[in-house]
Amino acid sequence: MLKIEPYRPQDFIDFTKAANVELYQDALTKVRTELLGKHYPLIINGQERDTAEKLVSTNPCDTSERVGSTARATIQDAEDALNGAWDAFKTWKTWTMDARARVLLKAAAILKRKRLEVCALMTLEVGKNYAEADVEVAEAIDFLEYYAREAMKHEGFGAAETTWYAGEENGLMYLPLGVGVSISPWNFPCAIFAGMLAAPIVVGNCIIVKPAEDSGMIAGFVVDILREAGLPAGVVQFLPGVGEEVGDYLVRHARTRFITFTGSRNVGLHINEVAAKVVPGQRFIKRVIMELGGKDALIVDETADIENAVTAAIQGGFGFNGQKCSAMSRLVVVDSVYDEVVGKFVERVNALKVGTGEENANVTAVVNEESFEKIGKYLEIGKSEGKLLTGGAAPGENAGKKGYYVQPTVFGDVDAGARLAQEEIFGPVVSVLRARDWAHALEIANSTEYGLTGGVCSRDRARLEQARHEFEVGNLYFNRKITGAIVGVQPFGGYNMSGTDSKAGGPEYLGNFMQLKAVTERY
Ligand SMILES: NC(=O)c1ccc[n+]([C@@H]2O[C@H](COP(=O)([O-])OP(=O)(O)OC[C@H]3O[C@@H](n4cnc5c(N)ncnc54)[C@H](O)[C@@H]3O)[C@@H](O)[C@H]2O)c1
Ligand SMILES: N[C@@H](CCC=O)C(=O)O
Repeated sequence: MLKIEPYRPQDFIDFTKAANVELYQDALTKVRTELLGKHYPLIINGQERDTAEKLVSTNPCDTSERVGSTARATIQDAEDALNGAWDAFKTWKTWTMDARARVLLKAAAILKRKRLEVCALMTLEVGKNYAEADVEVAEAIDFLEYYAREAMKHEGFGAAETTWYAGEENGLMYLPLGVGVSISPWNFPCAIFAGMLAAPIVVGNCIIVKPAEDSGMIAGFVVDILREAGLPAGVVQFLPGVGEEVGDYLVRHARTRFITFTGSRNVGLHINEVAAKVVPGQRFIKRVIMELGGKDALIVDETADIENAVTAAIQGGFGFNGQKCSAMSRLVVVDSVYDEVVGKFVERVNALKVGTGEENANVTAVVNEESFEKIGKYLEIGKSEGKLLTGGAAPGENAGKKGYYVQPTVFGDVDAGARLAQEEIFGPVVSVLRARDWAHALEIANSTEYGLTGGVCSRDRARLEQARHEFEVGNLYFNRKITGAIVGVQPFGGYNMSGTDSKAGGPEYLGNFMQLKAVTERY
């Protein structure tokens, strides 16, 4: 095991300091000068490969601006990537955990040096403001550092357990699975993309990475860092493409050993169903790791620190425009403090600055036209399901804007069974629900099919202890926002329809990508 300092999460950059704002703006200038319009080809077996068709990245905050492009993989490219990865696996699986960990540690060091550059690219490609981008790149660095250290705990024979019994030596070994595919979302295009490849490869697997169509450039940037860090050819096959095409092809393929997917509920359930079907030539049960959507609730009871609760609601509800699986899309308030909480909350929502990521606005444009239209439909649904307290401008009312801007919106007195309280909207839209009392609030919070994040603002210790056991979410927070899990501190993942609870950034996560072998020798 390498002698390195213990894992510690990255600190975040403080953008209340003018000097840091200036550094970020310098990075934006650098990215505009050096990366704007860049094209990222496929990387298969270490070789660049271009395609006839391309996937274009557009700035959501200014849709007239083309940020860059990636190749658009074909089925043949996917087939070549899969075969090449299995070839690379023959050697990569023989590397020690330490040796593989060094690649991740080197990549983390490079990413640290390029931190603001990646942030600036993220601002342009998906519209994140400074803090949201920086927190995410910090998380990507953390994933690399954390998984490198965790992997080294699983080295060699007996790493899991060695016992002597009846004159026999018995040991457990951790082994990689083989070749998998990682299909990732656009909303954490650096951290989740990096984490979903780093964990499988550091324990000896090879992987085909299929980033989201809206964030291929950032993915290409990360893959370039891995190559600079010395990752051998074929261990990571970079395959930007259309999910329904090459993603689907690889999910169904007989030689795909595992699938790690992060994305929407419906796509995830489809993949889970298709992956379960055994196809000719398949000799294993595909392992599927899923992290899906959420409809996350923050409860505020009558004992809460109201100012703190409102701050938690603003941060959790509108961070990155609510485009987080962890976002607080439901605010559940006990009746006796409902008017006070909602009044303060709406006041704070109205103070949110709407603008571009470059302007470092609180709320920027949502990622693409499809999302923009989908949210617009929910705004109309909301007007019949609740009381519009602020925002709610239909997309047409934002005409003349350069990007996909949705006004921060709050609907009050939404019924727990309403579509607005059950379905993931994935935008700057919060539903406020009125609870009779604490017990009713907890019942409401648990009333969706999801189980990702949740929170309670209360000073009643007994209630917090009850929530610890009865609030059905994978990540539960008390008296703070319900987003922003830190790698190695708050392992992230939910259950029910939010996923298979893989707990990214936790000590159990690498286990998703390994299998155990028991070996016994009689002396
Ligand atoms: N639980 C988590 O940790 C987590 C984290 C981030 C995002 N998410 C969820 O992801 C969603 C937003 O991301 P998105 O819009 O990229 O999700 P999405 O499901 O639309 O796409 C995710 C990925 O799946 C691919 N894909 C789409 N259809 C496919 C198919 N038929 N076969 C194979 N691949 C296919 C896409 O190309 C993309 O790479 C939200 O629902 C959010 O809650 C969850
Ligand atoms: N891990 C992130 C959410 C990722 C999903 O979009 C958080 O904890 O806020």
